[in-house]
Amino acid sequence: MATSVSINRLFFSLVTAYMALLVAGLLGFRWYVSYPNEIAGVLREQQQAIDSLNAAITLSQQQLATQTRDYATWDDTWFYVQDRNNTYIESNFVGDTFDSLNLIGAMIIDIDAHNIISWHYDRELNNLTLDTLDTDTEISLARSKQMLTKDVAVYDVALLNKQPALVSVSAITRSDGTRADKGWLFFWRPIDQSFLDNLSRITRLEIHPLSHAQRNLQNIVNPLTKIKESHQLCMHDRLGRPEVCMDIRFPNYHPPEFMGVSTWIMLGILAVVPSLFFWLIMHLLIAPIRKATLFLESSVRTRSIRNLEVPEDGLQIREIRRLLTAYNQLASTVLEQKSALQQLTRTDALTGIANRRAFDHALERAWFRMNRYQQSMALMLIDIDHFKRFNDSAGHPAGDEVLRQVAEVLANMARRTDEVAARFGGEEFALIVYAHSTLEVESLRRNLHEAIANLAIRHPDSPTSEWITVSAGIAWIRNSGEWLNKTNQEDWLAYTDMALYKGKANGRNNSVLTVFDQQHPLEPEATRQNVT
Ligand SMILES: Nc1nc2c(ncn2[C@@H]2O[C@H](COP(=O)(O)OP(=O)(O)OP(=O)(O)O)[C@@H](O)[C@H]2O)c(=O)[nH]1
Repeated sequence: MATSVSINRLFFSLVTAYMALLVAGLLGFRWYVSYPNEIAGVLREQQQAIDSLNAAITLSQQQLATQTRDYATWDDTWFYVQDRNNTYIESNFVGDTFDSLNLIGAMIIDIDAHNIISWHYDRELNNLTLDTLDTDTEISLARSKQMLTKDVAVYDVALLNKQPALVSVSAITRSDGTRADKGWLFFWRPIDQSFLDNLSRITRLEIHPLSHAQRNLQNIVNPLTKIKESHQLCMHDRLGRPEVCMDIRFPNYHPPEFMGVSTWIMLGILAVVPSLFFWLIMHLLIAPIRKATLFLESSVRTRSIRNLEVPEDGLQIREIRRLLTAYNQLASTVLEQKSALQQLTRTDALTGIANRRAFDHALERAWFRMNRYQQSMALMLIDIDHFKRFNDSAGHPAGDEVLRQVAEVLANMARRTDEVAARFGGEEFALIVYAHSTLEVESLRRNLHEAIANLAIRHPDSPTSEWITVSAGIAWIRNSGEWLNKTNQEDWLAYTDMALYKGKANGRNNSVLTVFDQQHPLEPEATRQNVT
């Protein structure tokens, strides 16, 4: 069995399903593709920053190592260790040297690791002192001995006088490498605020030193596995102990939001666009169809054919407009056909005037109108005299022509829209006309006979006249009113017929007028008696 669904409901369901799919698709895409991509992008940026930070630290260490190696392979240094000539020390290891190399400490040891000379430089006070290495430094020194090698400068992170520093050590040898190692040269570069500021400038990261107490934070995991607002990075010594730790922050850190503004905007668009689409379809398609359907249903109920309203302005669906217009054209055609059919069913085919059926309706309407507006009206029945004889003598076609001409005469007498001339049957006609006065009704009667006479149709076999004549019965109701309440149009017709009968009886070619008014009312009883 076929099931029907309203277009409204169908469309609503489709739009809802579409929206649900789109929202699910958007959230799925966000969850599986775009959001992980955004996270990966931020992670990549953070990783690059951390990489450049590590590179900058390594660069500082390599730079210090290079400087250490430059001094350690300087012949003057080699000769100093061999001869212990202090002139070299006094002229080269001065405050300016420490300033330009950005050092806070230096040390020379012999090949047996005995301290030959060491310096400590206080840069703020511009104070260079000899033999000031403290216990920590000695410890770090001892540790650093483990990394002594013959051919490269190596570096480490160590505390010098409790201050964190990069330390680099290189073997003291001749510049051409021809002579054996004489000892080892150590340089310390401070890891201080200016060092961190320099790293910040290079990497554009915010870097803050961490105290020992803060070093319980999780150290940076490299490569990064998840984005964080800040990381902790420690510089370790050769034994793997964190000597210097710093807190690293990413300026303008904005972690991607799963449901950010753009996602909400997308969702909003996804919700608004189909709603707008739904509204447009409702407004342009469904509403006109529904309106037309209601109109047609009401037409079916009232059994009337009317034109649908086709809007002139505004945006419309062309197909709907064509449908409405086509329906209206069809309705017009049906109405025309209906009117033609009505015309046919009400018209006498021979004479073209109203037929008996139309007359009956007209009489009913005239009775009603007359009573409602208290008018005066005359009902006439007209019969052609000796028409049988005419037919028999002149022929049936000639008889038809007579009927047509008499009908035309009567039609000319019924000029007003609510006056009617009709063929009552055979050679008998009826006329319903207004007549407001005796004069007027008399004039009607006279005009009828004159007009028929004016036709001047010869009757070849009439015993009463050589011309076609008519007899008529007239029932004139003067000033209708309540006095008519007990009667109806049938009584009116019966009295008219009676008058016609009298007219015939009077020898034909004459008409009998009966006047009804308040003083001489229609009597239903009398009508029946007289008619029978
Ligand atoms: N030609 C023609 N004759 C018709 C038509 N309808 C009826 N008639 C004729 O009209 C005649 C009516 O005759 P009757 O009813 O006897 O009346 P009459 O001859 O007119 O005599 P009175 O009315 O008494 O004067 C009949 O001969 C019908 O055949 C029609 O459509 N065409």
